[in-house]
Amino acid sequence: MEVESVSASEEGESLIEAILEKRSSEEIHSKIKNGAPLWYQNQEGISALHAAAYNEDLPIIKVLLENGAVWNSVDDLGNTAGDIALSFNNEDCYRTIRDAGLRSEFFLSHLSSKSIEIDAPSSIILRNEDSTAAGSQSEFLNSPLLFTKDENGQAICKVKVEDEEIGVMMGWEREIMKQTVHQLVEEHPGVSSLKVLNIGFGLGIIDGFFQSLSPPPAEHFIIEAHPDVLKHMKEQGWYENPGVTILEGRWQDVIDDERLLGLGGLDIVYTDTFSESYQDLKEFFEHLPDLLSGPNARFSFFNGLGATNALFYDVYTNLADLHLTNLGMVVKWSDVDVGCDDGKWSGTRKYFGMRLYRLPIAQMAIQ
Ligand SMILES: C[S@@+](CC[C@H](N)C(=O)[O-])C[C@H]1O[C@@H](n2cnc3c(N)ncnc32)[C@H](O)[C@@H]1O
Repeated sequence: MEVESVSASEEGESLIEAILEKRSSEEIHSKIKNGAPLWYQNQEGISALHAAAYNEDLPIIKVLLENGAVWNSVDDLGNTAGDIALSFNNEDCYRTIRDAGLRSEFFLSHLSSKSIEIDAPSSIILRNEDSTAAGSQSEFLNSPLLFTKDENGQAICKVKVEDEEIGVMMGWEREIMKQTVHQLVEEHPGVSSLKVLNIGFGLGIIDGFFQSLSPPPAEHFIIEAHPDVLKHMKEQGWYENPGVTILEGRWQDVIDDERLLGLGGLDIVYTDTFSESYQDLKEFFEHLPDLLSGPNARFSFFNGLGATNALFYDVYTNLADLHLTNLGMVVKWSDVDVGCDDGKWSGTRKYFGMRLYRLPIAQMAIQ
């Protein structure tokens, strides 16, 4: 066994070296054909795919991916091969790696929705090792939340995870929520009597924007699961707001509530939950054809998964687009500049590292 892993690491090193030294493609192909391990990462975390990305060598990138190279392995600096291609502005190399990731995640997500057991530790959407309140719903729903303001006066709702504080919702997302509402209602033919559903109250930012529309929605449903958020909503008088109905519980448990289904279709649906995975979001997408009133209805969601890494964010964004398209929807994407001021995290875990937030607006395609 030991002998085997020594030779695997020797072969892995030798392949990386051959790529970095730009040896002949025959030599590199022969090493791959002879079984050099493509998963191997050297002491700096560099894999053969990273090496090919450093060389901007598109043919070798393609051969590596076709032979099973891991598209999302991260080196010691936190970079994937895709990030390296992006840093060289090499669109072809970047897209080739991104599309391989997208195909792989799409396929794995399909298998997982069919409850087929798969062992794919390299999948970003299937990896669910986080059993803390940040990654486990039951843990989150049993953890106390703190509604407070940071030193800059920014409102925060946070949860403590072991020794770390994580923002469930933070005031800096206000611009995203504002732009989302703007695009959800802009020139909407039903704007004078909207039927709106929002999932996840958090700090109530998006619900506040919906309520300040003129006129406010005729029907405004909010689904919220966390007992501390529900208590906060009561204290703030949300239960008494005319036209507002609060459905207490997880969306998974209340999405079939008669009060919602009895409306005959919603004009606007938004979802932004916490401690849920991409698979949960995809499961929510599947309810949309039943929830939306028709082709004029609009849907958006907080597009934040994978947003600590440019490649992962791009893969998640495109994966969501593919899954919504498969449901017969068309998605328009626009960018919201959220800046890169690290002060906005106020000591909490940074969960969004991109300068540009990619805002989705989806509608059922007209048949
Ligand atoms: C990020 S916050 C939403 C922030 C909100 N968009 C705003 O503008 O303030 C997420 C909210 O979703 C709630 N939540 C998490 N999982 C949920 C679920 N499965 N069903 C309903 N609500 C959920 C959390 O308790 C939290 O209040």
